[in-house]
Amino acid sequence: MNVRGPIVSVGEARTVSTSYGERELRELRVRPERGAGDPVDVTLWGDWTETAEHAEPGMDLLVVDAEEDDYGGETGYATTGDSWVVLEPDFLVDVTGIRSWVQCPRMYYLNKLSGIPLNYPVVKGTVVHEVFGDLLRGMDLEESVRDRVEEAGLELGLLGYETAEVEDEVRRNAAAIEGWLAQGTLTDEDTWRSEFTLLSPRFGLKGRADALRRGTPVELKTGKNTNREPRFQDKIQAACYALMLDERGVDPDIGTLLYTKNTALDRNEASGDLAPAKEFTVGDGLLKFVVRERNALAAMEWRALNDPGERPTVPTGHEADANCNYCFEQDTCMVVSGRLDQESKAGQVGSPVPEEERGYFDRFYTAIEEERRETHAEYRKLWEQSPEERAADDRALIDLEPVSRTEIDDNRWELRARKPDDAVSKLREGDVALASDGDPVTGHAELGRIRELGDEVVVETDEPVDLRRLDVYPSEISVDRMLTALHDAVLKGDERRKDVIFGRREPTFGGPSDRPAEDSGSDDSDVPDAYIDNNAAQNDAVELAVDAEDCALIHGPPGTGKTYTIARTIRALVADGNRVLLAAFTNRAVDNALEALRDQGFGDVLRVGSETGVRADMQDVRLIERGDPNRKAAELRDASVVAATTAACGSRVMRECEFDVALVDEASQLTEPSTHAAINLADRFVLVGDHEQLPPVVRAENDLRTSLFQRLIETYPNASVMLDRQYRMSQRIQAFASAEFYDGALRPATPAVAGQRLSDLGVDPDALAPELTGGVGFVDPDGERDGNRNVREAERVAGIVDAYLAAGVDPDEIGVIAPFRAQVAEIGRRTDVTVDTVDRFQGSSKEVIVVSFVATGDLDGPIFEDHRRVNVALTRAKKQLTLVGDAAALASDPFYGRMLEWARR
Ligand SMILES: Nc1ncnc2c1ncn2[C@@H]1O[C@H](COP(=O)(O)OP(=O)(O)OP(=O)(O)O)[C@@H](O)[C@H]1O
Repeated sequence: MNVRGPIVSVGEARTVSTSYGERELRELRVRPERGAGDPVDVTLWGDWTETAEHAEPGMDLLVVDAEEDDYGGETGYATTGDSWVVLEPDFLVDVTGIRSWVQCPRMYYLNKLSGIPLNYPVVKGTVVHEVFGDLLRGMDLEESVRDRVEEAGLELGLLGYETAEVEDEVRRNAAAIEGWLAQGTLTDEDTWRSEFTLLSPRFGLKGRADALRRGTPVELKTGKNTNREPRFQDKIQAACYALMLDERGVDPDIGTLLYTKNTALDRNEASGDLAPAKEFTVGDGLLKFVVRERNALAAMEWRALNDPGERPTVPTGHEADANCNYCFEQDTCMVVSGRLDQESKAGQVGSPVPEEERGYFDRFYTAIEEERRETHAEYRKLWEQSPEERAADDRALIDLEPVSRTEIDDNRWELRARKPDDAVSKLREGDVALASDGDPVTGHAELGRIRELGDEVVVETDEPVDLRRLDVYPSEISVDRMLTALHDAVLKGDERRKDVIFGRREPTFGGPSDRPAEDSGSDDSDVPDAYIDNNAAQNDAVELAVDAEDCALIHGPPGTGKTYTIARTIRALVADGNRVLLAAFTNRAVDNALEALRDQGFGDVLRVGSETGVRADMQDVRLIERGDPNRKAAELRDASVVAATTAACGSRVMRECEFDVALVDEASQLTEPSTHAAINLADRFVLVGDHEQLPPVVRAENDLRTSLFQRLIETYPNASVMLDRQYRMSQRIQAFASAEFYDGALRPATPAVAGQRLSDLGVDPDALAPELTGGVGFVDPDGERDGNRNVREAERVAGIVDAYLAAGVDPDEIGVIAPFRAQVAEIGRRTDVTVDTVDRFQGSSKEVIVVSFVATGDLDGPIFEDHRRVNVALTRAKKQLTLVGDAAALASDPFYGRMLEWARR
């Protein structure tokens, strides 16, 4: 049986004599049934006592296959020869993490901090892995090598490599794979799978195996190994996959490591075993060792968040008996230790960064690790929730009916499936999701990108799957990138920028005399007096950004021309000879800014992003990574404006780029570390946002919830300009938001904006009920909230939409906003116009907006606590805003009470 629950206390190690001789044991007191049961003693025997050394009260313990032992009348449990002991099983460790942890725990930590940098071994390794996959799928070697090297063109170019030399090296590496595949040890019955995504609820592991052959793991290493045995850390990696396969009921008794560089070695010079493929027996002892190491890692991570020490626990390297002198990471290790004043086995070099920076690093390190836990909780839902629960939670599309599986270019597969009529979810086109045959954990699952989400679901994957279910895949990439950005900001950050960020110096601005005329070379009469001549605040914003010697903050309430101002600013910066990075939280904002630039006649831009992420009309300026290395690298290096999401700014390619100015839109929606990812790349930065609208989207309640934009604008109001003229809403609509959120400073930009009304759309207002006209109206449908939906209200909202349609409003010009996805679905079933949550509406607008509040009785729930969300909902409409809700519930709160009064006026 299995015992699982929080540890109450940890006993001392003891040695007792048994019929098997002297044996070590350690008793833990645990609350079984995940804490619901009365405490029981659990005895860990033998090697598992090592795990007990890491255990602390409060940690979660799982003992698989424990036996009951009645001792002194009290029921207890003990490990047997078949048992597994797992600490903190909910903490999901990546297999590559275990591998580096086993080499040296500090190496695991350092890898986490610095991410995967762009270097030749990494790029070559990726190419060889791709070729490996191609060969398994039956592709011709030459064709695959050429194709995959071309695909890596940009990265190779940035590293200064030429196609021919890389092809040559990859070819020699691939020969090992080909030779091995042809060896005859493989027959037609060998079932092969490449890139297999594995998740382990039991052992708290996740990862992607390079390949499985007859159910046993095969790992590819692009290095050499002339010993007969695989390297220890490589075995560990294969053993992790074996463990996860074991959990699925497969019993992999061997593991294979394929050292592709072995075939590239010169036989005369090298001695030893040059065979690339090295098999090893996956014994029970090795598997248990892997679990114990994972336990040590998970315990360290637990302590990082739960130890009340002054600083988060990080590995020092003393945990391992590795020899620092032989370590490739020694220098990095010593620098990190020195700069952050951390204890480490390798020692420290350099002087520590100032105390406030170390404090900042520690605080955000903890916050990011907390966010990682929340991400793990999302993974857990993959197995803790039933398919129906997941679907109801909008996290999965289930009951899909496979239609076809077609092999497309690049050896990828296009999977099509029919979707049940009313199925809705958080998934969006362009998202990476987990496509599975029905069970993403124990069944066959592949990561793929969603191409279409209509009546048919279309997903692209590396391997074919019977597409029966599609799940949100909670990637850790944003957490990983936040950590890397934090590391880069504090340890490698420019001192000038850090002075401002850490509050040591006010940002400075050059005077107008420092500003070169925009169109130098022409005579004075051609030089514009102003960047923007019809909007003083916008003009001030451009000047501020151009004059900034450190940073400028542009505060843009709804519809105030942020995008327009951004485009004008970029043009001015480029005219002054700057190379500019344009970044934003969403792809949509990046593309909108590019569109505004185009509208203003500026087209010299390069868009970095995936094909699915970038809007169709911007594909022509998208950077294609495939191609001739030199040309590709030059494209990126020479572009005067490079545009990408802040997430992409953390990629290994973008981390190699340098800019004069980074201009970041939607900065109020970014965490501090995510903002660093963009501004780390430039000398100066301009942040554009509105901290009165949506805050950063994070799961954990911590410092990540406040954006750098907000912190800086509060610290340095003099470095900011607020755009105060809005081009969207009628006077009547904007009044409430202006008074509540912008001290009454927000005004319509022109009389035409102020005076716009429904009748401008050719609609006869008399054909509509009075509460649906007049700019702002309120309707109480007398509904009842049931969970996160209110059916009666949904019906009423759909009725209101129909009334607007009947009166002649274009369906594209009506939007419905509801606070919960359940209500969005409820309304969506009854109408064809766009219905979505506030978060999805930020940054867009419609002529007519209907808002459904859902709540009846009291206003509980986070939606109602954060007034910034309401600000967004109330500022999307241009001509008519109709609020639908329970008047009594709304009136019970002063803020909503004022809103009601305004709407009913
Ligand atoms: N100075 C200006 N003169 C004329 N039109 C302007 C000016 N500034 C902005 N506009 C127009 O106002 C509209 C809204 O501008 P924009 O899209 O830049 O707003 P935004 O602040 O980015 O909106 P959001 O709140 O959705 O982010 C656009 O149609 C834009 O062309």
